[in-house]
Amino acid sequence: MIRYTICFLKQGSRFLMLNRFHPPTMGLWNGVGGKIEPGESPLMSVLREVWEETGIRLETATYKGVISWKLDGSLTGGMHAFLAELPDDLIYATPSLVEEGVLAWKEEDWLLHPDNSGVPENLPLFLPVMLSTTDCFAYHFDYSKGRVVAHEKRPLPELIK
Ligand SMILES: Nc1nc2c([nH]c(=O)n2[C@H]2C[C@H](O)[C@@H](COP(=O)(O)OP(=O)(O)OP(=O)(O)O)O2)c(=O)[nH]1
Repeated sequence: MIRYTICFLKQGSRFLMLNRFHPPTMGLWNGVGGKIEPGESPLMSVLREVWEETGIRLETATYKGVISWKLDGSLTGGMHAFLAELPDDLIYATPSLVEEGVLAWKEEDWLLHPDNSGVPENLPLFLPVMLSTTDCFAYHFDYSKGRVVAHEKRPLPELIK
C-alpha cells in the first residue's frame, strides 16, 4: 500500500521544491519523490528519486514517518516521508527545469502560509510536525472531492520504521 516516497530537501530556512507537471499534486509545489521500485527499500528509493529529479547525491535522509490517504472513501495510497539537510555551501541555481517539473527554492514561511494554495493541501498539516520533532508518525488524510475532510496523526509502530 505504501508505494511512494517523498523527501523535503532543506537548506537553512528554505526548501528545494518541485512544481509538478503531472498528477498527483499537478501544478503544486511538493517535495521530491516517486514510486518505490521492486527490490528497493524506501530509503534506496528516495535517494534514487532525489538524484534523478535534482542531480543531488544524498548520502542519507532522515525517516519521518508515513503519510497515507483515502480518496472518496475508497482508493488508498501512501508514501514514506524523509527530510534531508543540505550543506550550507551547496549552491543550487533555480529555477531549474527538469523532466518532472520546475525546481525552485521556497522559504518555509511561504510554504506554510495559510493563504498559500500552491502546495498540496496536506503539506502544512504534516511538514511542521516533521520539522519540530525527531519522532516519526503515521499521518492519514481523508479526501472528499479533492479536499481534505479529515486527518489524524498516530505514533508510528516500531515495527514499520
Ligand atoms: N504532499 C503530497 N504528496 C503526494 C500526495 N500523493 C502523492 O502521490 N504524492 C507524492 C508522492 C511522490 O513523491 C509523488 C508522485 O510520484 P510520481 O507519480 O511522480 O512517481 P514516479 O516519479 O515514480 O512516476 P512515474 O514516472 O513512474 O509515473 O507525489 C499527497 O497527497 N500529498
